[in-house]
Amino acid sequence: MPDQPRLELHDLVRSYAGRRVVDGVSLSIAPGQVTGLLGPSGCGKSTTLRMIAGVETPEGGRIVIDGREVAGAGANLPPEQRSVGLMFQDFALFPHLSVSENVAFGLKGRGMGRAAQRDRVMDLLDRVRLARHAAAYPHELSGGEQQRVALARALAPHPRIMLMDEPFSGLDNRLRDGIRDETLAILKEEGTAVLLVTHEPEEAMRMADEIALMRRGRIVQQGAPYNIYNAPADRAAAAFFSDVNVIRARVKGALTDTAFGRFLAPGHPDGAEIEIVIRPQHLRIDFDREGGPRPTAQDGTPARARVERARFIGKESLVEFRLDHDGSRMIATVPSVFLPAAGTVFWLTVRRDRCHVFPAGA
Ligand SMILES: Nc1ncnc2c1ncn2[C@@H]1O[C@H](COP(=O)(O)OP(=O)(O)OP(=O)(O)O)[C@@H](O)[C@H]1O
Repeated sequence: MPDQPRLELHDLVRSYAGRRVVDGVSLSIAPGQVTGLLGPSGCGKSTTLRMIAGVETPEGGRIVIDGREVAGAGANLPPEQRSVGLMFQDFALFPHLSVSENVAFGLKGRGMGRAAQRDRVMDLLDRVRLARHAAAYPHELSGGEQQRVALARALAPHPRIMLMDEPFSGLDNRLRDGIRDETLAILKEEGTAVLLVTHEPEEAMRMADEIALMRRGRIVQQGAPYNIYNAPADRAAAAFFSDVNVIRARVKGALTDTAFGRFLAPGHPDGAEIEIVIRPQHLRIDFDREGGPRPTAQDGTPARARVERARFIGKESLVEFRLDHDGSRMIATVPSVFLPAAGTVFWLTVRRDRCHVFPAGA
């Protein structure tokens, strides 16, 4: 059955001290797919992962691997029978075993002949580019190399599912991108389904085919990274990925007036307070010439604003403005170096197609 999900979670529940930290999580991952379980600290990501691994028992719901229930009302398989590979931040290689012995460790007791074991170990070490370090000990390797041994060790027994909990957070920035890409390439070659737990949106967007955004024990949105970024379910989902500007307004006749002209607010009742959310890169900045740019149907009305502060933050510049209209603060990001002096007047326009309208306080 090519379409059968590798991993299915159905309505998983788990509480600690009477508090539900995982509150009805459902999820499905296809073979070869990488799903990023993304959310703020304490939202229940690791608890979900531990239930899949089998080191924690769900109090409700079911876990199914390749069509077979491994946890639920009728089953509770021990971790070693679930065909799950694990990779954590503190991945602890065995210090007294060589690199190849570390990788071979996961193959013990699987009825594999010595030659077949050696072939599998050497094949994996080749693929993580560590074959020449096969006889070295973990303390002789760099952090990135140790991480690659941990990956080879976790993959050795051909797990159906790889569970990764912030596996790259112990590595320094420069190493991290390279190791992430390599790891992903190898996982894809192996066809393993991956659940990657992270609280870093960038890591999830870089690695995952699909992101499940988790908050307070629940999955609030799930989909391709592009869709989650560009069509957030609510204000908090938008704000999780970047700074956001929020314009508060009240609805009258499915419309609302703002410093940027009228916005449509279909579906929001008269008198309701709404929030218009826009990312900093979707503000357009124009110089203060001839009374500013003309309003257009697409972009609405420009609003006059003064620079409060501008900083260069690497790839882009971050400029903070105050709107003349009501003194509210807006931030814009501009590619490369753009550092206007405080007090300089500009006109800001919001890209209407990139604005998201939500009920206030949702
Ligand atoms: N064994 C435990 N006993 C009591 N409370 C726990 C236990 N494990 C987790 N919790 C609580 O459950 C909540 C969810 O924890 P969990 O580790 O799943 O979150 P997380 O999203 O993985 O967070 P982080 O990104 O910080 O690791 C937290 O409030 C945590 O304090």
